[in-house]
Amino acid sequence: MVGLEKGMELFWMGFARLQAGVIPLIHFLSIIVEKLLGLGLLVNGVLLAIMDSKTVSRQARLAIHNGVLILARMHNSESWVWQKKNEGGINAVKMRSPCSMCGVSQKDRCKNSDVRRRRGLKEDIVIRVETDKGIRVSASGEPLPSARRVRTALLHTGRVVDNNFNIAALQFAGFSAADVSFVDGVLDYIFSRTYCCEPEGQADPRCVPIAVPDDDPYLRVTDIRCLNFSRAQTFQDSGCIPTTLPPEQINFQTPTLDLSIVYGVNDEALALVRGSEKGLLRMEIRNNRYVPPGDATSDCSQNMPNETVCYRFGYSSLGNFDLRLATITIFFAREHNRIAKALAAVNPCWADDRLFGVARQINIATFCNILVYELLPLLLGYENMLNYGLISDKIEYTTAYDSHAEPNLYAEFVIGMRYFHTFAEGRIKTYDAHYRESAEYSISDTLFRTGLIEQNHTFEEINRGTFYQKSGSLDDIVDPDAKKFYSKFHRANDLLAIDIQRGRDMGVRGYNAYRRLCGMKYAQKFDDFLDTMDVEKVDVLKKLYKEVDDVDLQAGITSERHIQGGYVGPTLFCIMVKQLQLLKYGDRFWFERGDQFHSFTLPQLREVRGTTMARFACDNAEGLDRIQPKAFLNVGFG
Ligand code: HEM
Repeated sequence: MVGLEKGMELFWMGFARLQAGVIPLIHFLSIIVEKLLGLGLLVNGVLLAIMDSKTVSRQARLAIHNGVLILARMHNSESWVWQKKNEGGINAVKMRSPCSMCGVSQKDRCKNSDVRRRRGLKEDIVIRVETDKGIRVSASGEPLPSARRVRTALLHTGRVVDNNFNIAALQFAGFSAADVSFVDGVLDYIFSRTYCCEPEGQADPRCVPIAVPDDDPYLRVTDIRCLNFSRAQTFQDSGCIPTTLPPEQINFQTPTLDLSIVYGVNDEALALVRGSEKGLLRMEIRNNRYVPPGDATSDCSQNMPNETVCYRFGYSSLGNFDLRLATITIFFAREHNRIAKALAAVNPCWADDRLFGVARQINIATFCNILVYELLPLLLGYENMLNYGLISDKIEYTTAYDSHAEPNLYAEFVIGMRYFHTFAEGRIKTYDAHYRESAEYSISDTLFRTGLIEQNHTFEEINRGTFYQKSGSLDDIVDPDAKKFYSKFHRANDLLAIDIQRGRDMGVRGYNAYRRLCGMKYAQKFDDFLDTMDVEKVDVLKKLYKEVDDVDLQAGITSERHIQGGYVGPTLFCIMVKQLQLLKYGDRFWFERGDQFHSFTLPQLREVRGTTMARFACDNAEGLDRIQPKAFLNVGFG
């Protein structure tokens, strides 16, 4: 890289951080001096991601699983190459010990067990929780504090609605995250490994239940001392990869923003939803509504007897997860057909395949545009996104593309994005045509129950709520109904504790390691966290963890102050930027690319850039006859 480019890159990188209030001026200048003199490796920034992605490709591989699905391996940030050699620090792969799968005896595995006695039910049963079954442990080798203790100390249960964002914002964020990430086996502890708190769970290497401390602020008055939890499935578990290699989780989703919940991840899935002519997806009219076939019955396990519909999507088991994920997926299916019909009208000679392909291309471009140009600037800050090359303020083709970069997903992204669980609002409110509240459902009671949507006027009433009801606030308070998801299967559940435990399961490094990777100060003592956290949070972390390096990534992310102009802290911002850069610059089909056979012309790109959530909703959501132009924001004066 020539000096000027390097200097500019560093300038923008540092400028962006200054904007975000992430590093003090002196640190910014020291980075510039150090880098221009060539004394160190680059830290972060727009162009770096492209260099970095070459290393990324080393990691990215594909594998066939179950003979059907093409699965992507998860990235881990060990490929974030700018970490200096010999710098030591925490290595995720080492912590993700493969020993739970390579013949280590049960006795050895449980050597560091944190043994707790479950009170109440059967006094004589000793439950081992957080055993050393390969999940991340502390720097000293001891188990980390209970994920439940960390959660209750740092995040509180309650309802604080957000004055800016509505449900559409949180749901579109969730839809987009699900488009790229669905890790195999994450819900096993709900459906199949329900016994991890029972004695039989001790023999299952994937059982790593979460201890509930005796002084738990909420559960101490109960006899519940253990929350069921099991590890995600890895390639090693499924026998695809030798167990001598570090475990890597399996992502069922394609790691590109490509509406795979609508179209599926492979040809078999697509064949189930694609119509046979005019480039259309299969849709039906039921009760005057234009909807996908409702025959994916096995994916709606919570439907009531009178609720017979379960939507056939490209990825039905994901699209039917909750009511609004399903409605957004239906909107995109309708949008596909709307576009295909418009294309057919102006191109009467186009065959089915061409109509389908172009409609899909425009639909995906619309999705990406609404995500990166409308929603994310609200969440991350418009200027911040510009500075990191994620968006452009002109209608122009994106330049940098690394043909060696294989799009893939960072494990840290999958973990870090769970901060958005605090965005969740656990009540689903519905509104009649006069915007009077007509009903309220609990999100935890309506998961995998999308048969409810077509009952009476529920579809219309949910849609009004999507754009009218306020979301939860992105903070350290989590909605009780979202937290206790699937409570009917377990006596207690805690989504945010699970998020922390999942980080340990997936072997992501501690928060401090990511501070360094993201160009912040590598903390030597807890008070060094004060540059990104308030003193109250640092005090809590001091009490929870022995060493600064022990602090879980998720614990750090939820403790950080938001960056200027955004609603996430600097570490999650950094992780999201890294991932979004890879999704954009590693995707040959990215809608802003101009040098491909299939690229949009600039006038076409201008049209795509003009798409908005408001227009999209008016075209595809029933029950709306007006909408605020900034459809992710709450209705307000002006
Ligand atoms: C609306 C209420 C929501 C509920 C009930 C919910 C529930 C869940 C559950 C049960 C998991 C799996 C947990 C595990 O075992 O590891 C999960 C994972 C996840 N959630 Fe949510 N979620 C919600 C909203 C959101 C939103 C708004 C986002 C936005 C980004 C989001 C992002 C994620 C991500 C990235 C994962 C990891 C997925 C994976 O493992 O591949 N969720 N969520």
